Amino acid sequence: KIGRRGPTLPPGPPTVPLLGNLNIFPKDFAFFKLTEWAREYGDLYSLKLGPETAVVVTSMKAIKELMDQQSGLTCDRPKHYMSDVMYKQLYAASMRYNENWRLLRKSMHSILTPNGAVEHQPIQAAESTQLIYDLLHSPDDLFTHLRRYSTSVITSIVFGKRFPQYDCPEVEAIFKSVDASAVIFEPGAHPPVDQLPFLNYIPERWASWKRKAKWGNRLARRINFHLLGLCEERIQRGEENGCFLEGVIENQEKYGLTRKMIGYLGGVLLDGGAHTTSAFLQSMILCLIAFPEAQKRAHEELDRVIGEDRALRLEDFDNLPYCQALINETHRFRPVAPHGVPHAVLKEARYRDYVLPQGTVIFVNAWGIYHDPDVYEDPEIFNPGRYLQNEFGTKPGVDVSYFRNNIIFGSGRRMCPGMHVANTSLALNVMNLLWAFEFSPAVDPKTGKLLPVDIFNYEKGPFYAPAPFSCTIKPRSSARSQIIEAEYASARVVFEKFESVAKELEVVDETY
Ligand code: HEM
Repeated sequence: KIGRRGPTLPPGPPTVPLLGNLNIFPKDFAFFKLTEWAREYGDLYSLKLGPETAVVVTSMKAIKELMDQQSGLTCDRPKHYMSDVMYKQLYAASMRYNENWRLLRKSMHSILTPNGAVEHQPIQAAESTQLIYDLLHSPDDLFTHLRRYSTSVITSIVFGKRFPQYDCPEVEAIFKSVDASAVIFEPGAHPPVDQLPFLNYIPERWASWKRKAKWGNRLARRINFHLLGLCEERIQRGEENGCFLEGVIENQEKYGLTRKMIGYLGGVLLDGGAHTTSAFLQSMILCLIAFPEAQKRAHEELDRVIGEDRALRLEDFDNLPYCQALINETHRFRPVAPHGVPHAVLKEARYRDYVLPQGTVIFVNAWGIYHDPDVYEDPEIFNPGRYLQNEFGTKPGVDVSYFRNNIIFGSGRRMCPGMHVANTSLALNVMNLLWAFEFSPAVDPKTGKLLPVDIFNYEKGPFYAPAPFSCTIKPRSSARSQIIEAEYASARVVFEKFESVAKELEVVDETY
């Protein structure tokens, strides 16, 4: 019976004995195939992954009814052996729905709420200023600047420690840990130990994946507990800067967290926050180059509403509907998490005429929803203007009663806790980048011809991010360049509090 689809499950592709659909489940960019199947089997279909079952949700209606309204039943995560070893079962993003997860989630409250997120806006604004300052001075290093920005803004918010430069041992250690995490979560990078648990009986010397998970743990521990140590030392010196973990440490007893839990909490926020933000900004710039009309309209709006005599403030965002639409359209066109982060069914769930057994994995196929030609006019065209026609950017006549614009941040009890922090970062950067610069294709130095960007050249990995591309970045006027210089100089006051260093990376917290 293993691999066979039971009669109470939604339909899906034909299975083969034992493997079910494992043999046809794509290893890379799975959302393309999940979308193809959605067009054939509907907005709720099932896959058999060996003895396990997965369902794929590809409509706003099913998200609302199954993921949001039955969130108490669909809030678990699938088993993840590799992550459990790497993060000692304390990685909030892949943890099962248990007491430890609830404690961690509760402690994230100060980031989770819109009011809590406001506290972190000054450092976000200052870091965004550094991003445009860096681009002004070395426009060829776009990807380095975006990565520095997105890492530094999250380490500042979470650990109270910023990184003015990309080349330093700590940023290197962060990326080593993040790269290890990408390997751990990459589908197909190791044998399917969760689907075929007997593989775990293989001794470590023959099981390279077990060694890999432990290697990942060493890297994650090294950087996360180092950054936590810096934060603790700052508190001891009485030099608090209001970062997120200071609040958690001060309320450690109230939250019921151990030091080990706090270290991994910092780590999950860093992983969850840094790469998603940079992936989004990379995609947005790629789209602005590939679809110059969108860039032109954003420039027109910024010229009309802001002009070139002053810098932007977060409050300006409310008066910039096209910039808002640009963010929505980037989420739609190139979602950072195209099939979400898989959920799992906690206790048997019933939906429509189906029974989803406990442990069923759920993929929310954001790509399939956002690229559905029945819902969006020309879904393969990047057109922010669609969001000016109606709130959800849909074709006329589509029933939008089930829609919400933040499905890109997930659903139900697992909804992204960094959503408000992320929204601030995206708003600040969309405004700043477009106000300051014009983005266009790179020029071939030999032929002098423009080199078009490839909107499908994306990296494999847990988040959907473009492979590095070349482009030309020019400041839009000397008046703007002068304002950037002046803003950067005044941002120093904000930066200083996040730059104190007490110990070097080599003195990693040995007591852990
Ligand atoms: C563009 C930016 C971002 C996007 C698109 C994004 C997207 C997501 C998605 C889709 C999930 C899974 C939700 C679910 O399972 O239903 C998630 C979870 C998570 N995100 Fe984000 N995120 C972003 C920024 C951030 C930031 C800035 C932080 C931290 C400050 C963060 C921290 C987390 C954490 C800790 C989880 C795990 C939640 C849990 O399982 O309980 N994310 N995010």
